[in-house]
Amino acid sequence: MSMREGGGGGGWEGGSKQTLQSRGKATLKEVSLRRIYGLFRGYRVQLVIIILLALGAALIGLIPPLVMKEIIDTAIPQGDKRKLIELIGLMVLLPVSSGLLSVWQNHQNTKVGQGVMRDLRRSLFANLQRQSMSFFTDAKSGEIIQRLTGDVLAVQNVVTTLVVSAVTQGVIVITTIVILFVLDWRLAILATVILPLFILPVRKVSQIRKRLRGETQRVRGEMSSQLGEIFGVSGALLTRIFQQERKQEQDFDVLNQRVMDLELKLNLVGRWYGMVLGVLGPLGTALIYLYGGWNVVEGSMTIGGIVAFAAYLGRLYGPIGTLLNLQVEVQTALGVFQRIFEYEDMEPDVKDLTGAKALSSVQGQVGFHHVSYAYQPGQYALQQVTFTALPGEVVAIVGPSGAGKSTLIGMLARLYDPTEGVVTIDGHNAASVTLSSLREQVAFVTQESFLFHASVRDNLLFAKLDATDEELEKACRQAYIHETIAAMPNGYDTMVGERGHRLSGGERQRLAIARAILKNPRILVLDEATSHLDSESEAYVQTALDSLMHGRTTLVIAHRLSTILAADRIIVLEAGRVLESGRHTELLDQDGLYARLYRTQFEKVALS
Ligand SMILES: Nc1ncnc2c1ncn2[C@@H]1O[C@H](COP(=O)(O)OP(=O)(O)OP(=O)(O)O)[C@@H](O)[C@H]1O
Repeated sequence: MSMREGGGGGGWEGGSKQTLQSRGKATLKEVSLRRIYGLFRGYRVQLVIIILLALGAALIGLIPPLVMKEIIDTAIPQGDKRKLIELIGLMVLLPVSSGLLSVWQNHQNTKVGQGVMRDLRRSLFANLQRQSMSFFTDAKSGEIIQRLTGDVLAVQNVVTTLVVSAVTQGVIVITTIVILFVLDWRLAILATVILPLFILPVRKVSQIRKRLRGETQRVRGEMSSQLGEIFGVSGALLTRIFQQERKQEQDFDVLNQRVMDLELKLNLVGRWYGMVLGVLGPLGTALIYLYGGWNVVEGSMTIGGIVAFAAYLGRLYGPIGTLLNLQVEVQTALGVFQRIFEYEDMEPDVKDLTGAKALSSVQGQVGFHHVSYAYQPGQYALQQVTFTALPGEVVAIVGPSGAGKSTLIGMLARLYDPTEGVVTIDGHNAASVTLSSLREQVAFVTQESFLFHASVRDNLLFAKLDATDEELEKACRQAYIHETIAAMPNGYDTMVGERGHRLSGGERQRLAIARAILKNPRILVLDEATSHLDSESEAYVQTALDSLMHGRTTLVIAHRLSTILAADRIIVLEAGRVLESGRHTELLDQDGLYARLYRTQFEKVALS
């Protein structure tokens, strides 16, 4: 399959038009609450349990101030030691029981949060797997990872802050206010009058914090992108060759410092907010003691009454702050969901049409009929390309750099669909058969063969999961790589480094050829290496390729003289158009672009 073989080589960059369109559509889409609710649908029972537990803990929390009032107003003045001990026992038991409820509730919270996150990661992953290559050439890998991990992580917060806070803090605030009014309505009014003093700073602060948090997320995303590039094998290689370690350190320092500055700011704003609350809280309590104390002196209130009142008041300000923050939290959460849904909704620009049929028992005839392709509207990389390859034929594609060779071969596995025209396999329009059945029939061997950081065996099995050891060995022998693998320290279980950098270029290519042999497709797409392997290695690769091409239709971006000489047809591309086509001798006779290319490129190769 092309995706399996698709490497970091030159030309797999896909188009961006449809990806951008689908992204645009998703951004405009309202984040529907129904959809968010849908994510939690499977967890309704747990959510009800969470809410009940939270309510239980909140209600239990209301009792201690009343117990204090009883101790101060009844048990102590009456000298009732038994009652005193009972009430003290209650004071100890209550926090224990509400603590136990909280532990249970917390566990349920995490379970729901983690469950929703797992579901989201699964569905995002599945949708990313459906995307065509254009999406990956457009997107930064750091951003994809950030959405799959960072954004999804923020969902946990939605369960804890939104669902649980809204319910528990709401209940605490309402019940506390009712109790305050029951205890003493005049004091209750006094307490509510100073509430606006809290509301204003809380709103301001949470807006600033929201902005700072968004900025921090963005900078962190940038940082992970940068790290991924710099410490990827290719990035690391480039850095060392051009000796740009200092520059990269400086670039990294800029982002690193910004993360620090933002976190400091975020923390400082939080501290100021804490300080304001810290000052206002005692201020409220002081006012209550002033007014309440006055009433006690005048005999219209009991001491226990004021103590209980002040204790309730302490329980009021915190939850009100949280509730006020809720609006900002809701907005942040909606933003997070919007980003997640955007990825969930993204439609790949290459996909199965409704009613697409599977391609079965392919002979291997390939046809390009007036195929044009534009990465950007109006900018054609291919124009009106027409040719046919009969089953078993070898078609060589030659042309100067940027002529559209990679774009052309990519169409065969539908890495992108033609903007105009049709690609056919055995006469069937490739765009209207199922992608999986089409890709089943096509294998790619590219210049830069990608290998996963896994064992040689696992890399081979990627082409055919159920291949037996005998099949693997047979394919590797045919690709002239078995002896090399067998001589490795752990044979087929030897780990290859990321992108296969522990293997030589020729070995990597032969492993990729073995993979294509295992896949056993009818159609083969080759991008011959331009880099010069040493002649022994080159000879091995060539023999391996010959054995792979045998009996299959092959489209090859040719760089070797032997390939173009053996080709049944040579397609000469320039600026996206087929300029000439025919066999080697016919084209030489025409004395056009091919003859020029031959003299400058291939003849030289032949002589060297
Ligand atoms: N993802 C992309 N977005 C926009 N334009 C692209 C993209 N990929 C390729 N192109 C453009 O399309 C044209 C054809 O590119 P293509 O990679 O098919 O050429 P090529 O013949 O394979 O070149 P080379 O031999 O240098 O690999 C070039 O002009 C290139 O700049």
